[in-house]
Amino acid sequence: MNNQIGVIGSGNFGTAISVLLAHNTGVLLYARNKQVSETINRTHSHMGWTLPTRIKAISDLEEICQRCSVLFIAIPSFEFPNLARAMSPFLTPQHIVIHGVKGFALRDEQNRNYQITPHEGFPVRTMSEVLKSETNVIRIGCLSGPNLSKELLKRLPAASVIASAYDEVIVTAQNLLNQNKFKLYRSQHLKGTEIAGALKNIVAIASGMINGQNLGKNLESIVITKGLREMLIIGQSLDIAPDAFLGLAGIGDLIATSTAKSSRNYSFGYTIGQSDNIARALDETRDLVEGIGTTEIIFNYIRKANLTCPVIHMVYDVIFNKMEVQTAVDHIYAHNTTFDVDFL
Ligand SMILES: NC(=O)C1=CN([C@@H]2O[C@H](COP(=O)(O)OP(=O)(O)OC[C@H]3O[C@@H](n4cnc5c(N)ncnc54)[C@H](OP(=O)(O)O)[C@@H]3O)[C@@H](O)[C@H]2O)C=CC1
Ligand SMILES: O=C(CO)COP(=O)(O)O
Repeated sequence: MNNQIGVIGSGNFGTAISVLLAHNTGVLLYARNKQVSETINRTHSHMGWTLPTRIKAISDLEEICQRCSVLFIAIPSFEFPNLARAMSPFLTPQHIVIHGVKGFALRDEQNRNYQITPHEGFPVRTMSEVLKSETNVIRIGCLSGPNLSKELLKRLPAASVIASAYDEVIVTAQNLLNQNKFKLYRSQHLKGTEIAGALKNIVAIASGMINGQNLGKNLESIVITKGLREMLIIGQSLDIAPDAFLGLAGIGDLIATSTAKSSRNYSFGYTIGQSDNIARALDETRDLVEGIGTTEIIFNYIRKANLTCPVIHMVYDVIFNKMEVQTAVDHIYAHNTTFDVDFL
């Protein structure tokens, strides 16, 4: 192995991580499409961004695993189990693997209907759980925070969280990524950090819907605040400490994605809000919107777990029951108001 750091996934976030890493180290960036890696190496640019020459692209999964003992992964959650299985023969307990994925993988991948039997509990695996079950990697981490990739690629100031049960993972990530205007905070709450990153996408869709309909800043604030409450009570139901939800990877990322037009989850919700035409919004979306699958999974979970989550209910009804946004907003007003803060 050499001292290059591997990044798997050459989309928006993988490219942004590569550029941040290249400030401190050489980077091997894996693009599964050979033409893409050849173009990156020839032009030193990708998706319209000029890349530092310290980034070399590669399309051989075995080679990147052999050459890099530290690997970052940034691909869509629904592809993650396939990738983990493909990497498995090339990974060893010496590797450190850090993912930046904000979504879930179904426990039973055949069960695309997300049907959950009453005693099944949480129906999904986080990406660290996928890595643990599909590979023999031990030292696993999650990088999560308010990290809109376009802002990172423009080198605007940002910060993030590295969560892991292993100090080596945290220190390695901090040494590799810390730089002027980008800092990593540490967390021991790996699963909580992963869950917070996935759940905030649902709230970002809700906030986009509210703004697309011009329903005002008051309602936007209610949706974001009550959305955070729903993230926390889902966490509580899974015995997850609130810490992960209250820091940068929770409320920090929630603010970024629920207010930024450059968030794909927010802008998906915004498009729906503007047209109230879910079929068209789904049809027109070319970008990855992790929150759609997460909404379907989590809605089924909160129903079975008997949790009251009006914001998630609202998003579910608009996307999956084709309800108009104005009508779905009623979920937020359908409950007797009790204590404002009922979750701490
Ligand atoms: N963009 C952002 O601002 C941030 C995104 N994230 C999270 O990072 C994850 C990835 O998002 P993002 O980079 O934006 O998504 P993009 O859609 O921009 O890119 C996804 C990349 O993953 C690649 N890919 C898909 N499947 C595989 C596979 N099996 N093996 C190897 N490569 C694969 C795609 O390759 P191909 O082009 O060949 O299809 C593509 O390059 C998501 O979970 C997202 O929530 C986290 C923080 C910020
Ligand atoms: O998680 C993100 C920024 O932190 C990216 O959000 P989107 O996937 O909605 O673009």
